[in-house]
Amino acid sequence: MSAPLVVVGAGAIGGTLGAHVARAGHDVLLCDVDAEHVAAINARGLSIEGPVEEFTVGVPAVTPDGLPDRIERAIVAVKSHHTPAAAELLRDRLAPDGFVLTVQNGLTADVLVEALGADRVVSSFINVGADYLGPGRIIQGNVAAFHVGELAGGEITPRVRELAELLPYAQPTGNVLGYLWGKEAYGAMLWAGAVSDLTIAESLERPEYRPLMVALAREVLAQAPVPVEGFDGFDPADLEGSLDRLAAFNRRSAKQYSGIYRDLVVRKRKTEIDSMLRDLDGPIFAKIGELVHDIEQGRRVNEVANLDELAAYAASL
Ligand SMILES: NC(=O)C1=CN([C@@H]2O[C@H](COP(=O)(O)OP(=O)(O)OC[C@H]3O[C@@H](n4cnc5c(N)ncnc54)[C@H](OP(=O)(O)O)[C@@H]3O)[C@@H](O)[C@H]2O)C=CC1
Ligand SMILES: CC(C)(CO)C(=O)C(=O)O
Repeated sequence: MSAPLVVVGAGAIGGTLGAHVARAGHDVLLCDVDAEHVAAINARGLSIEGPVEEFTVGVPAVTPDGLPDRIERAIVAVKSHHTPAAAELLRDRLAPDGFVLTVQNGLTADVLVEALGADRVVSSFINVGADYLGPGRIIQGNVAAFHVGELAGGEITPRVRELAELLPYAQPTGNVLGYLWGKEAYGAMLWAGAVSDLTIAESLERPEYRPLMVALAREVLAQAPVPVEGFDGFDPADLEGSLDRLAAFNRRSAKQYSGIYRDLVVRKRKTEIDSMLRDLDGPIFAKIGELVHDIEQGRRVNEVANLDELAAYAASL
């Protein structure tokens, strides 16, 4: 690869991927709006911490004004409400035959497709449980599924094969949307738990929340337009069993709380709930949206009572 792989959004997931690719000897350029994070990376390197492996790698980082005029390959790893801004940065810089890989949760690739063109967007599903710890420091929670594929599905194209070779843990897939819908169902369950103060594992394994979690996953899966894929203990055909397996999986991860919980409680900032509400229908999911908005706007705090309310609501349907 001649030009650097540009990572737009060098936080938890973009930083993890960028660090691994740079350590393997490839040319990487990290880009982030957080000037303190960028300065720390340039001064001391980017550190990956946690149980998987710990290393620090020297990798150049810039704020958006330092991006080169021409980009051939980029990873988009910003929160979904920042996708329009990331697309704007890439629109005039992406080479005509260049492309971006989104590693975002959810179904937000259409924002990139609209800005950059359908043939310039590749998608993926990733579940490595990363978290931003502070300037220049990221924790990688586990080694888990990472599937890269064309949005249209089907054939494994040369660029998908190239990305799967370049990126840590990545496998090519002809059904990336099937994985993303699986993650939507899993994610919805995590987000249900995030309105409480329980860890991911606790909210998934408590017997009193099992009917809620199964009903919620069913609500999401019923909307999937493609066959849904399983991963890391999640099996769309066995939701009850999935709860035990996913709880065990999350107990082993260094990331004990979901991204939405971390945004609500630790980082006290906007969550991705609105993009998810754009993509997902259904009464239980809509109720999660209400609860998350209440917490974002200070009308509630994260506590088990919210999860009890959600479970009672699901039982009343
Ligand atoms: N963390 C994880 O384990 C996983 C995350 N994902 C998904 O990946 C996406 C990113 O999540 P995550 O890495 O956790 O989030 P982070 O907030 O840790 O990282 C995103 C980074 O992008 C920066 N940023 C925001 N706007 C721009 C912009 N216009 N240009 C460049 N950088 C920008 C943010 O800065 P600032 O903080 O100042 O806004 C932040 O540093 C989300 O869609 C998430 O759902 C998917 C799978 C796993
Ligand atoms: C499931 C998990 C923890 C890691 O993939 C995630 O995506 C999140 O932060 O919500």
